[in-house]
Amino acid sequence: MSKKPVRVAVTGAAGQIGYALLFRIASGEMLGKDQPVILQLLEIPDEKAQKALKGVMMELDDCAFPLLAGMQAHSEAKSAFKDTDYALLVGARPRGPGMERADLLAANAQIFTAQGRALNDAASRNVKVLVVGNPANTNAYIAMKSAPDLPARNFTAMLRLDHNRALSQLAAKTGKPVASIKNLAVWGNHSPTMYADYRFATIDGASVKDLINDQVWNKDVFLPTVGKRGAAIIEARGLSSAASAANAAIDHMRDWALGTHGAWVTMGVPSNGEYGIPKEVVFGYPVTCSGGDYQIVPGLPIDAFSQECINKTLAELQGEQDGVRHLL
Ligand SMILES: NC(=O)c1ccc[n+]([C@@H]2O[C@H](COP(=O)([O-])OP(=O)(O)OC[C@H]3O[C@@H](n4cnc5c(N)ncnc54)[C@H](O)[C@@H]3O)[C@@H](O)[C@H]2O)c1
Ligand SMILES: O=C(O)C[C@H](O)C(=O)O
Repeated sequence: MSKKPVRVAVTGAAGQIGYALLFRIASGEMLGKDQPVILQLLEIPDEKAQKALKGVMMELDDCAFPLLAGMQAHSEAKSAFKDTDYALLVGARPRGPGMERADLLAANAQIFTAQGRALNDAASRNVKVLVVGNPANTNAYIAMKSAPDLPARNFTAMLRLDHNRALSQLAAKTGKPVASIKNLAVWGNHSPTMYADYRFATIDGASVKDLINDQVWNKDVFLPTVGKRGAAIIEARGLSSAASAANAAIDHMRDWALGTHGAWVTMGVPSNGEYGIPKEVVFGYPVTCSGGDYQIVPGLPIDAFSQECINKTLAELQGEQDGVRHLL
């Protein structure tokens, strides 16, 4: 018997990430090739944006996806989030050349108070929320704090792009396939301060740290390359990453919903004090997923260099949180 359709809300649906994301959700890449979906698409109440959204929906129609059980265009968050099982909060201003993430905080924070409240009022009580719009961790924190009736752990931020970028750099450095790398962790903020940590990573059972054996490369090449990759893409494309961001969003939601079968992935999730991170800070952690839930990988030793990196990214996140306290 075929499965009951689930509702997937996507904000910023006519934007660049939306265009790279919706077709993959509708084709079953996110929730499985046997899971019908209803897309609830939100764009700003602006004639041009709504018209562009209609165009995207025409193209979705033209794909004749067997799993697309329905779709709606919305210009208001509460109706877009009605009964939704999944919410991908993409809609927000992106960085342009020369902009820092902090510049986005003021511009985007208010979107997430309004959308958190709308989720609180209208979404399924089990809704799984992924915040992609930057600054993603702090926006997820704002949405979570604005939705007190929903479980805090259902609000997550996207660190998966950093995780995938780090995997790709490690594959290039070691000359091994991306798929052979296990147990990578990324800690902290989705920003240049994130700490991609390959101390526990293995390839065919061998330690990646031992294979590379180069702390100078780690500190001076690997971490800056992964951390500044978003800016490098903006510099090269004149636009912020879109297809790779959509791909990471698919990976994040798929793994959360369908499980990782023991593999580690990175998610930005509200802390419960794990690894000394204050409660409620939405922090990148290594997690495993099963049964539609995630578990932070416990008990990893944190050496002095790692602690310094974790402290730095935490301090940045706490600074961002202080900057939005008046909105909560
Ligand atoms: N977390 C990550 O790894 C990651 C990666 C890439 C991009 N991003 C971020 O994702 C966001 C979207 O990027 P993009 O390239 O798709 O931008 P874009 O400008 O192409 O599209 C954003 C869309 O959101 C819409 N929008 C704005 N405010 C909205 C609101 N309140 N409700 C609904 N829709 C709204 C806009 O009309 C626009 O169509 C940016 O903030 C960007 O920085 C995050
Ligand atoms: O860096 C940005 O502003 C876009 C995005 O967060 C990215 O990492 O590519």
